[in-house]
Amino acid sequence: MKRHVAIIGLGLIGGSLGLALKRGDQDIHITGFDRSYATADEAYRRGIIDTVASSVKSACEGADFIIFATPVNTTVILMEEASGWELKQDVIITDTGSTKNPIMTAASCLIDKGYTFIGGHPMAGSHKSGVAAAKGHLFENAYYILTPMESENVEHVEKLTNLLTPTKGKVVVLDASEHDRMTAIVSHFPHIVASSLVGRLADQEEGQPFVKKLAAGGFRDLTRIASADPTMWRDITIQNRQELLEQLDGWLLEMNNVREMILKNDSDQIFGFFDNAKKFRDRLPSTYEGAVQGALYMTFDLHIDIPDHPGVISEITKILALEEISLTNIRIVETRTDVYGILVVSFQTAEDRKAARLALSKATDYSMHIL
Ligand SMILES: NC(=O)C1=CN([C@@H]2O[C@H](COP(=O)(O)OP(=O)(O)OC[C@H]3O[C@@H](n4cnc5c(N)ncnc54)[C@H](O)[C@@H]3O)[C@@H](O)[C@H]2O)C=CC1
Ligand SMILES: O=C(O)C(=O)Cc1ccc(O)cc1
Repeated sequence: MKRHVAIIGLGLIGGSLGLALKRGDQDIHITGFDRSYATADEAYRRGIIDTVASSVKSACEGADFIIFATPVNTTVILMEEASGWELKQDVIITDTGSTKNPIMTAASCLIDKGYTFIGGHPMAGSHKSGVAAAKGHLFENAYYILTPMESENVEHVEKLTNLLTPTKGKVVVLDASEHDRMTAIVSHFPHIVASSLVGRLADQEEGQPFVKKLAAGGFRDLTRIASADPTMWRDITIQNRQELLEQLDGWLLEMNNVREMILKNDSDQIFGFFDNAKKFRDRLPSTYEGAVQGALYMTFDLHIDIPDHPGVISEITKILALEEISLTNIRIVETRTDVYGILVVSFQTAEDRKAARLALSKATDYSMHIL
């Protein structure tokens, strides 16, 4: 039986969901709407959606599933509007927002009308936004969190889980408050720290313009997420305000402790600070070999110790091309005469990275690392 799916917001997440749902063998018709006609048109041309709707309302009426993939403050407004429309009585409405408590509260207007709303959050994404960055494999091996109302019928959760099967995400059911606390820790607060670090660099650039040139390697890696869409992060910060204030209080205490530690100049304590962090981080699940990816572990990087001589990069890309392994990015972290440079090659999936490592280990004796 054909299922009609409406996707509202055809950017990175809505576009990637459209592509992912179409990969399965289910008979699905996707109607899309985006406030930007150019985006909806591109989604149609790329085969992400089957029909471009002329309004949110016309996309939603007649749909068996409605997915809101808009910035979270917009989703709240659109859900309130949707509660006034004549939707299919057995429709399942969901969203993809990075926050869940305010969305679940706003969904009560849909519940009051007898509609089913199940909160959703695919824990995968990128600092890039927009339909151009959409990829069908974005959610593979990532947690896909669902936050049904406590009273929700399990059959509805199963129906939605079934629709999401082609995403190859790992569906996990969580309570909305629990979700907002955990995402504040691993995603929302780190984002604020990344943006603050960039802000500190900008503030101190004046009078020492060269400092920007030194901000390569670690600084760039640590602050990659600060390049994400400010509208999206403004909305997330406003919606998860309470949890973020708690994280911030903890961070201020932590920074005070760090300050004390440095003032005391106690080398054992300083060592312990870095050693504890290293040990804990080294035990975090990685994306390697099928582990489930977390929100902050999105790129499948392979670090290769290469000698600093001309032609080495083309040697590597040639080996990968012969094996038909596509890479998404390639960069040199450090390269100086007479020492090994570190080449970082990024792949779309853990499988591509594994295949690349195998091919390169057969063809070269360069050592390789996954951090
Ligand atoms: N970017 C990421 O890495 C992740 C984002 N999310 C969540 O998914 C949602 C979408 O995020 P992205 O796809 O990254 O954003 P995006 O900016 O790539 O896409 C959002 C789309 O919504 C459209 N839009 C905005 N207002 C609209 C309206 N009133 N009616 C119709 N369309 C409208 C925009 O034109 C845009 O195409 C957000 O709620 C975000 O919190 C969830 C997981 C990861
Ligand atoms: O780019 C990254 O590493 C991210 O952390 C992407 C991301 C952004 C928002 C989410 O709610 C989930 C994932």
